Amino acid sequence: MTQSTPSGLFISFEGIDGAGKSSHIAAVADWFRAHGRHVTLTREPGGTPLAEKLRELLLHDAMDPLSEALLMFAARRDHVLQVIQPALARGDVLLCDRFTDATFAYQGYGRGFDLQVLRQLEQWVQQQPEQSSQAGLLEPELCFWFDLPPAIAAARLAGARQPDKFESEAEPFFQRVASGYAARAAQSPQRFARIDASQSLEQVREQVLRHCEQVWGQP
Ligand SMILES: Nc1ncnc2c1ncn2[C@@H]1O[C@H](COP(=O)(O)OP(=O)(O)O)[C@@H](O)[C@H]1O
Ligand SMILES: Cc1cn([C@H]2C[C@H](O)[C@@H](COP(=O)(O)OP(=O)(O)O)O2)c(=O)[nH]c1=O
Repeated sequence: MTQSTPSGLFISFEGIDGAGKSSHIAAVADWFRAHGRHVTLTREPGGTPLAEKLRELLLHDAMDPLSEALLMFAARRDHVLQVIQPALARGDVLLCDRFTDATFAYQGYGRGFDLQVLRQLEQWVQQQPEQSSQAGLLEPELCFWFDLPPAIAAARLAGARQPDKFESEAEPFFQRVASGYAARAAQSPQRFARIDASQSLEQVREQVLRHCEQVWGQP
């Protein structure tokens, strides 16, 4: 069950590396601020001092798939408790650069790690007490999914920045990650807004802001 506080709004941004999501989060933040909302901007892995330390390990150190999945969820647990739940309780719009859909796409589909184990970890980390007003699984109400063929993403990233551990993976890995996002979107179509990220920066921004207007623009 998707759950948020009555007024807090949890939105995530996803896609393969180089799809362009980071280029548009600030525009969404500005849109919500212009509509009178307080915005918390954060990211995964990361978002707290502890989770940022784990991010450094995750993005640069080789490790087996189980260690990678456990560290992702350890970072997420701290982030949920220290940042996400408090922001939603305040009624903020919480914009998160990646969340658990990335774990299913990268560790599950990309690495081939057991999806059932990921679902179990997701329950442990994101389940909210039944007796609380936010009972159910904490997850984004909406995920902006920047969908782009891996070959185009690789061309955009070439020379743009020093690749980390994930960005150094070859194209077949990103094909699997992309298929993971497509599968997640097919399973929960109401939670995903697919953005055609192959268009120009300006056209992609228009798609994203049009979606904001359609969903949250009405008084
Ligand atoms: N629509 C686009 N067209 C062309 N280049 C883009 C577009 N969107 C982003 N880029 C460029 O591609 C690179 C990756 O974008 P970025 O937003 O960092 O992706 P992500 O956060 O999804 O990894 C950057 O150099 C960015 O300027
Ligand atoms: C949140 C998350 C990220 N990742 C990976 C995807 C990205 O390659 C990397 C960091 O994400 P991101 O912050 O999007 O990288 P950048 O800012 O360099 O574009 O972590 C996972 O593999 N699993 C996860 O659960």
